[in-house]
Amino acid sequence: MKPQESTKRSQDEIHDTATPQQQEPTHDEPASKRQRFDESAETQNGTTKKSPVDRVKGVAPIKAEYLIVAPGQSAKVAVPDVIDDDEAEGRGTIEHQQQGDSRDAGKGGKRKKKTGQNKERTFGTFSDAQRLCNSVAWTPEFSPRSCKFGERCNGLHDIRKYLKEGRRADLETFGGKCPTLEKFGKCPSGWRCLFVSSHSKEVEHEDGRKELVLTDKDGNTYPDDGDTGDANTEVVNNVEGQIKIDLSRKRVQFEKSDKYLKWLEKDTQIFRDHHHKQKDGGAEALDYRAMYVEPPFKPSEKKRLYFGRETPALAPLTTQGNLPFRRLCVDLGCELTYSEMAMGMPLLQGAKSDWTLMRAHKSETTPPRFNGDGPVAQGYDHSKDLKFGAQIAANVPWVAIKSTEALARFLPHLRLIDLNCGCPIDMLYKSGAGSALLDAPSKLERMIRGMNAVSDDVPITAKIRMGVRDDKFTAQKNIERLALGSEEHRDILGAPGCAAVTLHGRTRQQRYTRAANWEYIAETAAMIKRLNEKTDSLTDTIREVDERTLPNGGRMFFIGNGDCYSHIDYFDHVDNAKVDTVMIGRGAIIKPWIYEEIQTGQYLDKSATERLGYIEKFARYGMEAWGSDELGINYTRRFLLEFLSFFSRYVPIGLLEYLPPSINERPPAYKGRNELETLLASKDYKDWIKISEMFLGPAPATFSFTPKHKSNSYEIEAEG
Ligand SMILES: Cc1cc2nc3c(=O)[nH]c(=O)nc-3n(C[C@H](O)[C@H](O)[C@H](O)COP(=O)(O)O)c2cc1C
Repeated sequence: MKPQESTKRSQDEIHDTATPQQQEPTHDEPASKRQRFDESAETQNGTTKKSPVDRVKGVAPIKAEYLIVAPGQSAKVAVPDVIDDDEAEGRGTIEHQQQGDSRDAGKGGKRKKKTGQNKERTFGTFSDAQRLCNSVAWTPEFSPRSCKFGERCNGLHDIRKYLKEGRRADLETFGGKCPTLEKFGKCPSGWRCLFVSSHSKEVEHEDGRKELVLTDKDGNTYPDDGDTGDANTEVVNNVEGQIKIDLSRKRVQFEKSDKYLKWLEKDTQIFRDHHHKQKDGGAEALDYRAMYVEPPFKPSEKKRLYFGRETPALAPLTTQGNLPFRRLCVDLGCELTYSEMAMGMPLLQGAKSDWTLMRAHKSETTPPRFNGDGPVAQGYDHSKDLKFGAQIAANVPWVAIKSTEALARFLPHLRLIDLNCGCPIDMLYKSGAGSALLDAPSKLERMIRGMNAVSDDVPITAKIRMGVRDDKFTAQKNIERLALGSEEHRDILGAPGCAAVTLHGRTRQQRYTRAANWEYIAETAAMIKRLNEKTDSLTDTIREVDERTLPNGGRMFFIGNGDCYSHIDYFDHVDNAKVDTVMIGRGAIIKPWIYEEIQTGQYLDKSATERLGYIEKFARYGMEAWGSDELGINYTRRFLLEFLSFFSRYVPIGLLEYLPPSINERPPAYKGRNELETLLASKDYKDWIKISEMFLGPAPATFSFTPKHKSNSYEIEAEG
């Protein structure tokens, strides 16, 4: 049986048998405990079971009682527009600045011109009305540090004035108690914290003077020297400011890359000459082997990787895959995480915004689950493995190679470095990066080979699409090349060193108009299996091959990606398409508990209250990562709204007529089982702001938000 046939059949079996129970959730206990949608469950509460062919393509099958229709009218469901999620994959300069650099905004830094995909998206400004000078921001009132700007400083130095006029009043959410203080014992935002009254007091000295001081969780004054210490000890991969300055001033030496690139330039020239002569068909064609020069050094031995049935992954997600969101997913059972895509060039220029993307939460530094269900490479050390990997994009080999050396050198917590070869957005594509690499196989091989040469023990992986155009799938050819190397190179240089490939089952051209092509992914998995066997036999014949330099001892892992929206999809892909694991993108943003469903092997009908609990968690994690001052809180708000733009797409399974739910189906207008559920389904960003205010207090008047997706609306036609 062809793999896809088995995939399809199992889906159909599920359509035939699965019918959600129709209990109204009470809020006494978590819905996840109450309801289990058993695939063999029979129709309940008198709902007539329809065959799957009754499903309207692209439309979520909402039970009639939840549809919003005028009294006495029946609902005719219009097929809603497809949401183009490729739009969301982009990252423009402004977005970029917001996340990292804008902490510096207002410090005299020049604002960059708005360019890029998201140039029309701005988020307003959110800073205090008057800036508090850093020299007093964490100190007791009478012991300021010296201000390096002296008379010229335009920040406030009077804490009382700042508290009264420089900022808005404390927030009342979280019972007025600073969530960061509760967590870490002290608050890194100091006087700027919007919950500062919960960690400050006025003390009276013997001479009668009254002084404002900051306090820790136990009410003790701290710190006398104005040093808050690094209160948040849970964030790793913080790269020292000096390193970024050195990078920006080109003071960092890339010895390995420089040597390698010199060799690469020579080798590329020899290879080109050989290639052109060969094309001309002359008998005097240069023999590349005879001209070939050994690279200056061999790649270092790499850490072995493992991807298995028990390690569902979170996809790299620009904007959405931020640290607080990844942390939430890890809490819920996600085993492998990726940074948002960082750009190679800005990394080399020391840009804060891109280095910030490499920060990870300590929960991402623990080993992923490991049952050894999948094939385990010899030498895999589970105790040293971790969840977090970095993703970069680059358009030319030298940028990919140097930025890899920088990441491997400056980041202590990296599972792997993944090269983005799938990003569809014009800005990257036209520069030759992202999915453009799929049509430049020779360049792609040089990039991966070079990255592997300079990455020390950090494995290199690639994430690709099926191809650029719909009429030409190039993924399999590219994978073959990544596994073995070009014909000319493979038997003298060995394999390029790509430890794993992730395939998103779409082309660049396709956007999100059709479902991901799991048939092609399954075919590719079978091809990789054959390649791994071939690598094994090549290893025996390659001249002087250093076994230690082969990633995973010569085994390339294969991760499938596209449209995974439930444990049913997940296990179907692992068992039938035979991928090592599945990477989940939108499914995780829409329902982060998909990982819990995979772990428990059952549908979880989360109540609205439970879902609100995840929003609260995100808000807490956001404040911990970005601060509880005006800037940090509104960063958190902005990224929470980005999260809600997907989270609101979730249709509670208790409202569905049939299972499994599909990520490609959109609901007609519906109401939830209670007001909160209805609110959480709203596509109006003003409602998202309302939800954010439950935890982050009122949004400042200057705050604005434009959803990435132009339209989230859907229609319903009422017929009399
Ligand atoms: C909001 C958003 C941001 C994305 N950002 C990236 C990215 O930075 N790097 C990348 O390789 N893919 C990115 N992708 C693509 C996803 O990683 C994934 O390949 C795609 O969403 C298909 O998986 P899914 O069907 O599970 O969502 C992004 C997708 C979305 C929706």
